[in-house]
Amino acid sequence: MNGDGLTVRDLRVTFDGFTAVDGVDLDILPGDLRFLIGPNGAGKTTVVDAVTGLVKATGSVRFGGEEMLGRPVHRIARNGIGRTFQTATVFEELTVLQNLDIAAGAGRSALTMLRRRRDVPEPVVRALETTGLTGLRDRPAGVLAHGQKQWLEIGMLLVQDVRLLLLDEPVAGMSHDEREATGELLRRIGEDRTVVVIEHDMDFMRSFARSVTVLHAGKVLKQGTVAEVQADARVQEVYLGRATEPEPAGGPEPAAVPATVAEEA
Ligand SMILES: Nc1ncnc2c1ncn2[C@@H]1O[C@H](COP(=O)(O)OP(=O)(O)OP(=O)(O)O)[C@@H](O)[C@H]1O
Repeated sequence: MNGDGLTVRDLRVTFDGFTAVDGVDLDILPGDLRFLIGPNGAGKTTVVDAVTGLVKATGSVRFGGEEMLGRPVHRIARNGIGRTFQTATVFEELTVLQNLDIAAGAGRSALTMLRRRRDVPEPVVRALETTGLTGLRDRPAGVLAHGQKQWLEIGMLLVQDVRLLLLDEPVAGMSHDEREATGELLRRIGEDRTVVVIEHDMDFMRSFARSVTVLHAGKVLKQGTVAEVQADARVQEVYLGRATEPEPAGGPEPAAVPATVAEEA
């Protein structure tokens, strides 16, 4: 296993007296591809917000042997933790290459980065190859397909040498082919980095997760392999309980977890 692991202990986040994250423990081994699943409002995004310093939290978040909690956002990022949001945040007017260059370009002048470059830095070349965007490097990011924008955003983390990637619903709104390509991309990235994926898409989770954490009402309900999580009675209950609730766009089939368990039983 490569990369750095993430160890979270007794993580708690409250918003005006409401406890959104209620004593979460996570052990994510180096090189893991961990899926964080759970019903709407379970606290998934808030856990990632706490790990990346966007919300105040108590407890402990250790990465690469160091405590992250209490550090400002930019220092956590400098320690090799990067994230994407549900909506891709690329510079639409700039080319793919310029987006990657800017992400990689701490210390270089804006003019240098915006100039069409003959010698593309090695990390940018690697990120273009890894994300499959080499052929699109001179296109404005704004014309990319939805999936390609997500891949560019992941590429922007790769050029920053992020060792822990936290991805918030990376395949939401993607076509079937884009989902498959994204799963393969996560596998490639996971060869030398640790990846955590928040996801509602249960088919995607089943295909690509190495391990799974199920959150419910701010707590860890179950942690284990896909098979272990699917076989857990409490997990089935939580998903059956939401079978009548509306799903977000691109979300899973209601009761997707128990349906599979039933097939296997
Ligand atoms: N800034 C905030 N202020 C107040 N409450 C918040 C804030 N952010 C999140 N919450 C609440 O905390 C709970 C957990 O939200 P969170 O977004 O982490 O859930 P989630 O599991 O990511 O849900 P989803 O799958 O819908 O994105 C929800 O009840 C939400 O309304």
